[in-house]
Amino acid sequence: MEKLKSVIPDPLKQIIFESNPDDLSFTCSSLLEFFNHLPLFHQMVRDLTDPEMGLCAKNKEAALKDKAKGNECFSKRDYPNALHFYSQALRVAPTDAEDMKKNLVGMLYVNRASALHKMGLFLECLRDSSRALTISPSSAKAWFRRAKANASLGNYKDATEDLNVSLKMETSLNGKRQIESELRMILDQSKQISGILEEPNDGNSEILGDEPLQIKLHSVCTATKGRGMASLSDIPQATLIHKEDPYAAIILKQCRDTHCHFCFNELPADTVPCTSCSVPLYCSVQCQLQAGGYDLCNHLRRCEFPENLSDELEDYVRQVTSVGIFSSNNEHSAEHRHECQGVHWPAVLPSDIVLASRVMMRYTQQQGHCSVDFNIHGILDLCHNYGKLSPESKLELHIYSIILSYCLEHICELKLLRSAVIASQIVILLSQIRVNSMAIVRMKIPDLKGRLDHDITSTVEQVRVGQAVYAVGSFFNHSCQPNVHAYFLSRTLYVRATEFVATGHELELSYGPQVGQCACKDRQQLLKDRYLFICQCSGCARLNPSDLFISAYRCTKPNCYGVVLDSCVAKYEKQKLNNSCGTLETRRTLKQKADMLDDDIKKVAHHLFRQTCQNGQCEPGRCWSCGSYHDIEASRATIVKAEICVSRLQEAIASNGVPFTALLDALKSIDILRMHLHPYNKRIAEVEDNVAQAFCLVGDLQAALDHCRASVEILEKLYDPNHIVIGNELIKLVSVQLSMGHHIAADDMDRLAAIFSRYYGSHADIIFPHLQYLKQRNLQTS
Ligand SMILES: C[S@@+](CC[C@H](N)C(=O)[O-])C[C@H]1O[C@@H](n2cnc3c(N)ncnc32)[C@H](O)[C@@H]1O
Repeated sequence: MEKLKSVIPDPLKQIIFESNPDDLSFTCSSLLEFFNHLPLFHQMVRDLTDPEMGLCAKNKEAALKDKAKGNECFSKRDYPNALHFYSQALRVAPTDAEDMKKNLVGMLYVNRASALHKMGLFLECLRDSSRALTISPSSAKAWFRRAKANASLGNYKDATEDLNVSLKMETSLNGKRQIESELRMILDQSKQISGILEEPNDGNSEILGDEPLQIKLHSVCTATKGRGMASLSDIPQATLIHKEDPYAAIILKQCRDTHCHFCFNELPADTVPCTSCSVPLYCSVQCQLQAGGYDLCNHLRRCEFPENLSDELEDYVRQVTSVGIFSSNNEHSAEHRHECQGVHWPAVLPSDIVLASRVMMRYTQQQGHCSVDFNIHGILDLCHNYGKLSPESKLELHIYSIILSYCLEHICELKLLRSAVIASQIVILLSQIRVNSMAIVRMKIPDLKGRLDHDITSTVEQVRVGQAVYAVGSFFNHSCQPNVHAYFLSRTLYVRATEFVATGHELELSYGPQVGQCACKDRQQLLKDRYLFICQCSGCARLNPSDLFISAYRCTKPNCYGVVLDSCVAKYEKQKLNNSCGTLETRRTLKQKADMLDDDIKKVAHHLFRQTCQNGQCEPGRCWSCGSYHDIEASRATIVKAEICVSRLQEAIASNGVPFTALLDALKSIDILRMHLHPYNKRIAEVEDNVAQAFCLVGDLQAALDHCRASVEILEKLYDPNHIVIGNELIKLVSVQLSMGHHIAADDMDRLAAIFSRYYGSHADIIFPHLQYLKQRNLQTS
């Protein structure tokens, strides 16, 4: 990309830098013309599209090498590495390759099943054995391995059936003896215990019992944010208001080896690779098929079905070898298939560019042909903000659009894809993706089970795993004080009202930053950089206490809760104060607002809301309440020194070993921060949180609890007390208390559950399974 950029002549760059949507056909045709005569460009396209150069194709030799390494590890009882090499071999093994006259993929599944069994991963072993059988239904070894897995899971009936089929398939006398002995053992065991068991899971069984959608939404035109979503009726808190599958989605590069490329859930040990190339990994055959896998099914139709079975065993074999295999969902089948030719471009180009190709391929698939006259505005009726892109971004989108049209041409076999019209439409599509695509996130939660006494104050984190375009979900505007919450199960978007919303009121979610999370100026900057707009939400337009506290210094006068702001923050907040006093809100409504706040905040807010805009006390460095002067520069210098000790503590926490001196220094730092910063400044909460985590690691749970509480008390001033951030903090607090053997009052547990159901409704237990676990632990301590 940089090389290409550097050879584009400056005058051409300049017209692209200054272009607006109406200029795109001219700018794209100029760049296309330039690239057409540029050998470097053609070389680059060749590298990206030539299967001979691609490293993503299947490769039998590489698979055999990995299989041999796997076998070697297995014979040395190094099962984790055997698992690794078998998985690697499966990723690159062509589905029709043979080794010793047997299907290589089938053999690899059996071998991996053996390693999984040795590692005690019985369900995974069962699934791999079943996969081997869909390919080679006559494999005695695969039936035997399946029997072992079923027996380990306590599923003796199936284990017996598996062994009966295995016995029929086995040709050697020794093998038959081994199966018979296993059969006797299992019959013995099954007499002693009868049980049930887990079925192989080749689907997303996680999403059960979905709630019905009863709310009708409609699109509205807003004064400052373009189109938005509103409701046609009153919406009670916690109501599910929208559910949608993506138009197109893609996994992020950093998650390629850790998360399923279709449903984005974490990968199990028995990953299922793509049948045609070596890039995607899936958590199940179901996901593989939905993303566009097909070869395995074709193969299955060709392969031999075992003969000489009783009617009963034949039914059983049919049942096992067809588990979920054929239920492909055509709606998604174009998603990966067009990229699946072992060529480089889908693996190398940035995710949002490949996502654009998925949007285009889905559209052409819907049209029933690979068309040159497609109208991208017709694909997605979304805003693009092209005119607001930075000059550099405009140039990048131009270059990528032309590269992508060349790459897609190899799939569509249509030279006309290289037209300036198509390139300009791709530029708009890429801008639409930048503005409208959503990050699919997963919660990363510390595993509390069995380790409540260790690292229980780790933060619940949201990890970005994918990027997707939702045709309707994109109409929700952003607010830094949202009234709806978006989350994902598999790749489905769910939107839920987090508060009562009256008929006709706009429904807004947060694109990222929220009041309480960072200062207004930082939220505005982030939204401008990432989504190209100046936020006009009520949280940014009006004064709110959280924005004053979050980065404020404390007043030098004892017992004064007034805020002291630096010049940067003061400029923003004064502007809001002016707006509020002048036009939008009268002082009377501000006063009413102050009356509704909690007692501590009132101390600041009452005084604040009595201020007039002309009041000189809102100057930087002056307390907004009493006007006392605070030397912010001197405070900053002291805080920088204190932060050095905090960084040391964080490093110690990351390495899981916290020296006592590091803890003592950090405690002194908290005192310094408290001396200089406003009592509700977010930095104090963050450091209290770090210290709580450190105390957990050294085993002083009482101190951990105290610091955890100190952190929560501050966050409760910055966020709504029922905000999900407070819920996440309460989880930590409750976990520490439970590990100390304390019983948690029912009210606290109820508060926790109420917050989670407000944001996740009936899905709360799926997203936070340990909520149930904490409740159970609490019952045990009572
Ligand atoms: C995902 S779209 C939302 C739908 C969009 N309003 C439309 O008309 O298609 C995001 C765009 O909506 C506008 N927008 C959303 N929230 C906004 C806000 N809080 N302030 C200003 N503009 C906003 C911006 O132009 C932003 O790039």
